[in-house]
Formats: sequence, C-alpha cells, structure tokens
Amino acid sequence: MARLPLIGVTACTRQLGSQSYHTAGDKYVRAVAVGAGGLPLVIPALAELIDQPTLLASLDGLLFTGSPSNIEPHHYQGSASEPGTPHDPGRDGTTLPLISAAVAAGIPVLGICRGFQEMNVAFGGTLHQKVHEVEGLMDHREPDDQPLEVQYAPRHPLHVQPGGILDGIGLPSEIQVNSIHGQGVERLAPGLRVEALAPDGLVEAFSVEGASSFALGVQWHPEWQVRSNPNYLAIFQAFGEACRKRAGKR
Ligand SMILES: N[C@@H](CCC(=O)NCCCC(=O)O)C(=O)O
Repeated sequence: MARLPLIGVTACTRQLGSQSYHTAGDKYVRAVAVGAGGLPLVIPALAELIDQPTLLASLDGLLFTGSPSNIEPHHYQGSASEPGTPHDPGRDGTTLPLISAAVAAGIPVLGICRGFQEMNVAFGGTLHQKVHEVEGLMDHREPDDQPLEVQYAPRHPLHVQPGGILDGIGLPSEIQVNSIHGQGVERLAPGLRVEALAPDGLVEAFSVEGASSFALGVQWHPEWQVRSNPNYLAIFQAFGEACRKRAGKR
C-alpha cells in the first residue's frame, strides 16, 4: 500500500513563559493532514543546526507557514525595522535556505503569508515593510480586535491570472480571499510568475517558473477552515497530489 507523503511544516520560535519552543499552528498541520492528505512533520526553526540534505532526502513536500513575525530586512537589503517589530532569526535561518534547496531538488513547496514572503526573498525579491503606508495600496491587515472568524473572513477580491497553477486547478478568474498581513511583495524575485493580484495591484500569489514540481506561494490563508472553502481546498489538494507523486518515486 502506498504510504502517506511526509510533508514538512515550518515552525516559529516562540517564548512560552520562561522557555523557548518551536511551534506550528494547528490550522497548518491540520490542513496538511485533511486538505493535502499528508503526514505533517513539524520542522524546528534551528537554522544551521538542521541538516538540510538529510531533511530534504526524507520529505515529499514542504509547507512554509504564516507567522506574526516579519523577515529580518537585511535578508532583502531593506532598511532596518522599527524598534519592537517581531522577528524570528531562527526561522529565517531555516526557511530561506530551505526554499531554494527544496525547489532545486524537485520537492513540492507551498508558501503561505510569511511563507510566501520568504519564497520571494529566498529568490531575490524585496518586501514592503508596511503595505498600508504605500500610496495606492490598500490596508491588507486583519481587524485584530475582532473574533478569529471575522479576522479570517473573506476581505477582498483576487484576480487569478490565466495560464498558471491556480487557473490550471480550476480557480475562477475572481475569488474572495482573507487578508492578514502588513508586509507584501515590493519587487518580485526573478523567475517568479504572477499567479494572482489584489485590486490594488499587489502580488498575492506566484509560482516558480521552470520548477520541476509544484512550487506556489499565496499571500492569503487557504489553510483557514480548508474544507469549507472549495478554492482553498483545491490548493491543498493540488499540493497533496504533487507530494504523493513525489512519494511514489521513492
Ligand atoms: N508578519 C507578516 C506575515 C503575515 C502572516 O503570516 N500572518 C499570519 C498570522 C498568523 C497565522 O495565521 O498564522 C506580515 O505581517 O506581512
């Protein structure tokens, strides 16, 4: 019997009480299990202590998760963050090198929100540090004083571009998505293809041109209640299918 694909899920470093932990949100590991049909494996944010060749040789897919923390701007030659900005150098040191290595090795990759931003930075792109302060761009942040159901509710339309992965898996040309981010793509990295745009022109999804397997980043959160939104579920199913194909080659 074919085994379940083993799908890495990136963790954040979190301080809980007086100690530090490696954490991955329940909605991400659950979406890997029920949406992609994979066996989730949480990858600690241990940076250079992770033996990446060994890890990549074991995985059939990788999900780069969202996080309230922001990528340290020196990774994209950005100006220093405002004091108090949440960062996670352990996570940056884990995910940024892992993305290009995974894509080069033909391992299916899905990046969500921070994970999407990490993909852009890993391939040489830059980020707006405060999208809401850029003239002409909308405020893409969630109403954080509201219950989670409201924060993650559909917030704006998205224009899916023809001929890409999202179009290919049957997403309509316009869908509604949630929006929970303060940063966003400034300069798209070379080799990334635009898959979807917000009404203000912000890039909300891209794929990696020439990748030998599924390699998609999305700025919104398809993992949120993945089974109740057919467009969100279609993304996880396509990712899972690519991971199963990879696992079948072992
Ligand atoms: N911090 C970045 C990335 C935003 C992001 O990933 N939000 C997710 C929050 C928690 C979660 O749902 O996992 C930004 O602000 O742009």
